[in-house]
Amino acid sequence: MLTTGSPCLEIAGLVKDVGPIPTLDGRMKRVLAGVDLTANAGEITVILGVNGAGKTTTLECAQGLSRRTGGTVRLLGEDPERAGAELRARVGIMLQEGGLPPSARPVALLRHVAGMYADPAPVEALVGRLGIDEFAGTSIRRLSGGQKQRVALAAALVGRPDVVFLDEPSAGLDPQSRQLVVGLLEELRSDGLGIILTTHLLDDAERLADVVHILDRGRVVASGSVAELLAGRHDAARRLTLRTEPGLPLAEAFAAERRRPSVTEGPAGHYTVDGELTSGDLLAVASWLHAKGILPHRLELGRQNLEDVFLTIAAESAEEAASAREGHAAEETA
Ligand SMILES: Nc1ncnc2c1ncn2[C@@H]1O[C@H](COP(=O)(O)OP(=O)(O)OP(=O)(O)O)[C@@H](O)[C@H]1O
Repeated sequence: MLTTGSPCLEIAGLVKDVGPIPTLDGRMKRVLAGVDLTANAGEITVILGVNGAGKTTTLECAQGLSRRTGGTVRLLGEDPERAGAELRARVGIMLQEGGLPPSARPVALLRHVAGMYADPAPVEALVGRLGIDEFAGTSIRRLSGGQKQRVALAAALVGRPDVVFLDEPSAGLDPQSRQLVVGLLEELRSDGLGIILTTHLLDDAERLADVVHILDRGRVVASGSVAELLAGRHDAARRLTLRTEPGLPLAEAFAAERRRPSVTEGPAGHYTVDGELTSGDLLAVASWLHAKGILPHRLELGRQNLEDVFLTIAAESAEEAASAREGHAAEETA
C-alpha cells in the first residue's frame, strides 16, 4: 500500500486519436487532446465531464486497456501499456458495461476472481457489505442494472488493490445502494486506497471527492478540491431558487435595485437568480410573490454547488470552442 497523499496515477499530455472515421473522410478523430491529471493514494479523485468529454477513454488509457497516441501515463510508477501481472494485481477496474460473464452466479464468480490473487479480501464480507447475498444464486444475466453494478464493484475490490478505477459506480443504483457504495468508498479511502472514479451524479461527487478534474472536449478545463472550485470561481456568488407557477416576470422583483441579478426560467416554473445575492434579494422576491398572492412550492437562497460550477464551466468551454471554430472559419474564408 502506498503512503497516503503520494501519487498513484500521473498523466501528462495524454493524447488519443481514434479512427479512421468515415464521416471525417477517413481521418482520425482526436478524443483526448493533452490530458494532465494526478491522483493520490488515500484520496478519491473524481473525473467529471459531459457525455463524450473523454472520461472513459482517459480511464482506459490510464489502465493500459487502450493504447495512447501520445503523452505519458504512470500507474503506480509504471507505464500501464507495458505492465506485467504484478502491476495488474495491484489495480482494480470496474468498467461502465460491467464486463461480467452473463451465465456466472455472483458469489461463485467473486470466489473465482478472489482465487486469482495471493491475498484477496474475504468474499463473504464484501458480499454482505454490498447486499449481494440477496441475489447470490441468480445468474448475472438476470440481475438488474444496479445489482450488476454492485457485483462489478465487488469484483474490482476483491483483489485488495492499491488503486481502483470506477466508471460511474453509483449509476443506476437505488438511494439505499448508493449510500452503501458511498460509505464503502469512504472507508476504502481511509484505508489508503487510491480511488479514481467518473460520475454524472454531482452530489455524490461533492460528498466524496478530494480532488475533482473537469474534462471537456478531451482536455482538463478545471481541477481542484470542491472548495477550491467553488471559491475560485464564485467568491460571493449565490443562487436563489424558486419553484412556482410558470411564466412569471420574476425580474420585476428586482426592478427597484440598481444592480440587476440574472433571472432565468427553465424548465417551466423553475426559476434561478444568480449574482452576489443577499437576504435583501430573498426578501424582494418574497414580497413580490406576496403582493401577487402567490405561495411558492419552494424558495431558497444558497451558495452555488458543484453542479452549478460544473454547468458554468461546461458552458464556458462550449462557448470558447464555438468562438475558436468561428475564428478558424473566418481565417479559412479570408
Ligand atoms: N473507437 C472510437 N471511434 C470513434 N469515436 C470514439 C471511439 N472511442 C471514443 N470515441 C469518441 O470519443 C469521445 C469520448 O468518448 P468517452 O467514452 O471517453 O466519453 P465519456 O466522457 O466517457 O462519455 P460518457 O459520459 O457518455 O460515458 C466521444 O465523442 C466518443 O464518441
